[in-house]
Amino acid sequence: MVGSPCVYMKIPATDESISSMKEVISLGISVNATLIFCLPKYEAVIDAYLDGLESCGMTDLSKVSSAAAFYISRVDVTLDKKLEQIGTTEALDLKGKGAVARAVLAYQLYQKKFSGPRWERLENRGAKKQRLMWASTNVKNPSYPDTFYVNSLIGPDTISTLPVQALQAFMDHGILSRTLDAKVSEAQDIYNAIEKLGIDWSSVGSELEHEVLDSFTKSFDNVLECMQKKAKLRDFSRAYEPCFQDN
Ligand SMILES: O=C(CO)[C@@H](O)[C@H](O)[C@H](O)[C@H](O)COP(=O)(O)O
Repeated sequence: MVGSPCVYMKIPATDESISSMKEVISLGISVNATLIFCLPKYEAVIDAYLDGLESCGMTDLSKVSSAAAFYISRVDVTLDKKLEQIGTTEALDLKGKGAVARAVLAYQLYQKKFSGPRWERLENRGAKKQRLMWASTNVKNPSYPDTFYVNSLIGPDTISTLPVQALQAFMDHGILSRTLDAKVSEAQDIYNAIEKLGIDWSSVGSELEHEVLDSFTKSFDNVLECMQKKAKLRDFSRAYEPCFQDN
């Protein structure tokens, strides 16, 4: 199963597991690097992918893939609270701008890291770029347009994970246009302005990493518990029913 080209091993981008990403990639197993909330962590994820490919013994690297899940809306939820606490006009003007600005800069980093001699050597062995994947694209603040994050993050070779509401909103009134690299210097200004107000991007990242890791752990434990119950009852007639429903 793990050897199937369609299966990705999902590994959270915590400090402890970045080295596992490299190891798994070097074994030729595809990886979904998840829970990425800040740019330094994203760069470490890309490096783990490149290191893994470089130490992979396969002659054809095209069989290995990876996606890097960069979280969006949750970042604005956390940043907006901090900006409100600061409360100045400048801080309030930056509300709802940080998550997209940081994602725009992530795409610039992606383009930089997946070009140049190091990347070209891997590409000659068939390697595929690790695609940026937007996660958490559902708008969490009802005062923002419901297509806000999806509309703002459209660019080549990216993946957007669309929850049903975001998908329906986009199909109804989304705007399909390349936005992701349309305003890079504006994004850099927003990123710097937030930092200048004393908000540390890396601390915001670790705060969110712990919060979401905790919720993922709970969901995983629930699935395991449910599977154990099913196995105990030998209730395989209903084995197709999802484990996250209360059976
Ligand atoms: O885990 C990944 C990708 O690795 C996400 O795509 C994930 O499925 C969901 O998008 C997020 O967990 C949803 O995030 P949120 O709306 O709860 O903030």
